[in-house]
Amino acid sequence: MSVAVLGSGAFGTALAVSLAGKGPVTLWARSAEQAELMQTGRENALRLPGVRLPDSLRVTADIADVQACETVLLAVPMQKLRQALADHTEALGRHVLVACCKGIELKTGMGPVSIISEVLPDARPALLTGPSFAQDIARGLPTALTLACAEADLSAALQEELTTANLRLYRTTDTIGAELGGALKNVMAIACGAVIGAGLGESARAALMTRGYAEMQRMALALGAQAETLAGLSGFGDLALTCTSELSRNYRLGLALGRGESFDPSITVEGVATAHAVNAKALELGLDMPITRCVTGLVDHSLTLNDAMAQLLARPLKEE
Ligand SMILES: NC(=O)C1=CN([C@@H]2O[C@H](COP(=O)(O)OP(=O)(O)OC[C@H]3O[C@@H](n4cnc5c(N)ncnc54)[C@H](OP(=O)(O)O)[C@@H]3O)[C@@H](O)[C@H]2O)C=CC1
Ligand SMILES: O=C(CO)COP(=O)(O)O
Repeated sequence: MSVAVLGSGAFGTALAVSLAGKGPVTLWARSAEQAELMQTGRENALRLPGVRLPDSLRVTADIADVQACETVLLAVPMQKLRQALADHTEALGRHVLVACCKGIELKTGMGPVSIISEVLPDARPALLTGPSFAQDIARGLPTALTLACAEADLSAALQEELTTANLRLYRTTDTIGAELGGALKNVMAIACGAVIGAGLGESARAALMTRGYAEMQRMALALGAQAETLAGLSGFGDLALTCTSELSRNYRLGLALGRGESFDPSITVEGVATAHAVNAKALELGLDMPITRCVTGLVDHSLTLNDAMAQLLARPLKEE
């Protein structure tokens, strides 16, 4: 099968670099000028500087080059996915589409797999998610990810196709669990960054990660996910990475909030919109998600960190 990556940000470029070790890969950028710069300069200086693009990786801005491939990885931010699909219904309509974004759509509460199914009903959707920084993948460092696809046969085929020398893929048919793990860990990473930024300590972070995981499970199980998926790479694995590393943009936003510093709004931080989307869904379902609720207050500056901690600590005592 032939592979294209739509979206030439940090993650799309890193995945394309890794896949190019196995054979030809097409990387699509929406800007013709950026595509030309990358194709001739053999570097994505804007989003992933310092990584040489292998010769087997071809950068293009021509969507026909994507259409010519059977499998397309969608590496755009979550809130941009619907538009990216709608812009290319003709080119992508019947393809195997592997979403690589982590989040929940703000205006609908939907995850990437459901959005693909809604916008392009004849496409075959899947999701690639799990603990992985673009910089690590692009440098060839060992990484393990979850490939989620409701079609068991396609899931196994994609697992083979997208496994590379440094990317080891596990598969599942539980797309809901994989979507929610990847989305919610970003919300928890903002919370953890905030407590560390404010100097509230490692113990507070461990408490947030653990109770945050309980929230992730609460919502995922209510929506039909399997507990094992949350315990795997796409849930626990990504929570552990993102809540503890300054390579994470969600964690860094939290750090800035905790320190009272500003944060560059042009940086992709999926947890902000997702916190609001998940909070709305929790209200709709009657689920108790206090950390998520506090994060929505922190990111829209309607709640101070001190007030958030006071609210969390003052909650009624209960069984774990
Ligand atoms: N970076 C990482 O380490 C990881 C990221 N991810 C996930 O990958 C997704 C993308 O993140 P990342 O690559 O880091 O983000 P970046 O901010 O690095 O890049 C986003 C890319 O999306 C492109 N884009 C935005 N809107 C559209 C659109 N409508 N059509 C086509 N392309 C579009 C941008 O193009 P332009 O330059 O023209 O604006 C840009 O190339 C996120 O959901 C993230 O959670 C997952 C794991 C690791
Ligand atoms: O998803 C990621 C790691 O698995 C990347 O995290 P950030 O989007 O917070 O940078």
